[in-house]
Amino acid sequence: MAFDSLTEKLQNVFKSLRSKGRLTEEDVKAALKEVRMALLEADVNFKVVKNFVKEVQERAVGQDVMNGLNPGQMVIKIVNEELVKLMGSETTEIRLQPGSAITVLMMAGLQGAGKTTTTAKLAGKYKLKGKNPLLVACDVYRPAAIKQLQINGEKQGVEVFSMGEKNRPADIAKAALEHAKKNHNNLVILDTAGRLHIDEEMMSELQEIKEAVEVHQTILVVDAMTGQDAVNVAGSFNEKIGIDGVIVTKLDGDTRGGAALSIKAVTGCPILYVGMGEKLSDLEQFYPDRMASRILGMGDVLTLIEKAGAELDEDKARQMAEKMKKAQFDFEDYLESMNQMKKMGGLSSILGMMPGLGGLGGLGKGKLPELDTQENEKKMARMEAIIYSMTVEERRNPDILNPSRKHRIAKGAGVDIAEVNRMVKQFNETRKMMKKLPGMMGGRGGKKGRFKLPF
Ligand SMILES: Nc1nc2c(ncn2[C@@H]2O[C@H](COP(=O)(O)OP(=O)(O)OP(=O)(O)O)[C@@H](O)[C@H]2O)c(=O)[nH]1
Repeated sequence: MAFDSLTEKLQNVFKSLRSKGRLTEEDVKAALKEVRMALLEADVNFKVVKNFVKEVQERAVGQDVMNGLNPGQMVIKIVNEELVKLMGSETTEIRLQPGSAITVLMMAGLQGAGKTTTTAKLAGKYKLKGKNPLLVACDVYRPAAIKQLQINGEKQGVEVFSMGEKNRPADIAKAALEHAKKNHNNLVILDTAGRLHIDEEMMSELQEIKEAVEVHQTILVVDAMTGQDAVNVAGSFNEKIGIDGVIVTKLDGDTRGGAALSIKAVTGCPILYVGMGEKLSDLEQFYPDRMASRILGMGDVLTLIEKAGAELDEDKARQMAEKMKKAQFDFEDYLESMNQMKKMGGLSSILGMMPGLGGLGGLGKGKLPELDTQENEKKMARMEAIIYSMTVEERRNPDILNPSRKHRIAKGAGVDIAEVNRMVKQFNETRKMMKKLPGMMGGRGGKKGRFKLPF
């Protein structure tokens, strides 16, 4: 998976910062040297790396440490923000024509980059959004490409327009547009022919198409596995025909991820989507902030810190964190934590921000079991009822609950006895687990005891 090695290296850098109480300029420099190495090894463009490190260094040294974050966390915060900036800050959408007007997208790219597959993937996405796409086979050099588009179009339930191999791509595009007008297609996606390398013929063919029909967005497809070549290809295409955005394919197979990190900075063109597999559903919108979180391997933990600081009763949070660390918390604390959780927007909102659990958009797919928020909120309400049916002593020490008390509690809470048993069992298991876990939260890091980063 992309960025795995970068993530690991960055986490090691941050771990070494954790042990420092205060950071000197030298500490920051040494850490950033490691960050620089890690980015270069991830195949990020060297100029991009140089600027990135310079920016982080200037900010890290010059800036006051924010209340509630220790200096190490501050560096992480800055690296995170700079990574987001590097990848374009905002999510860029493909710009569609307003209303029912036809939007024409032209897909470009080298042979094998994944153009034909991505064209069909995109069509599927926009069909789901209510568009009526028409795919156009403009690759007249490779009969297999036409067939491939037809097969994929069929899989997506999207019409494919083809005129075989005997016509010029520009004429095919023109005819396709006429067809789209008659058939009420409001999104026309032109799948053009790639070449092994950038050549004049390919570029003039794309130009001809642009002259023949009004292309609203030109989208370049590049293969992440080709690393810096992908960045150079994007630069050349942009220079020669002008591109509005890039789709980076095969990010699932690229362990380094340098292209995704460099493209925006080098070419000025935003990444629109990333291909994460061969299946037609494996196309994901590109979110710079989520990608940065993914690279740092910490979910939206900084958001969590900010949210925790703003919303929680900090003294209570500190006491709770201490108790959790020592695995001394009981059902009374459980009640308290449920109240705090409600203040912070509920369970799923918090889990979604925890590293490794969520906040990663599609990229975190598979890591977080689907959260059924409503179901969870209902479960929490039942748990609350069970705890309120216990005496204070029982809440403090659930081990004293005997079967007859559990029956009475179940009756009082209006739930099944099995639910009480399950809850007590889970509670004990959680307590055991907390004993083993390194403290996720703690009193360090701020005078009022905010949540602490897990490193
Ligand atoms: N793992 C993975 N494979 C992909 C992805 N996107 C495309 N592929 C595969 O890459 C190969 C090439 O894709 P095509 O769509 O044929 O490439 P193309 O750019 O249309 O190639 P030409 O028609 O020769 O210009 C195919 O085997 C695709 O299944 C992706 O995101 N991840």
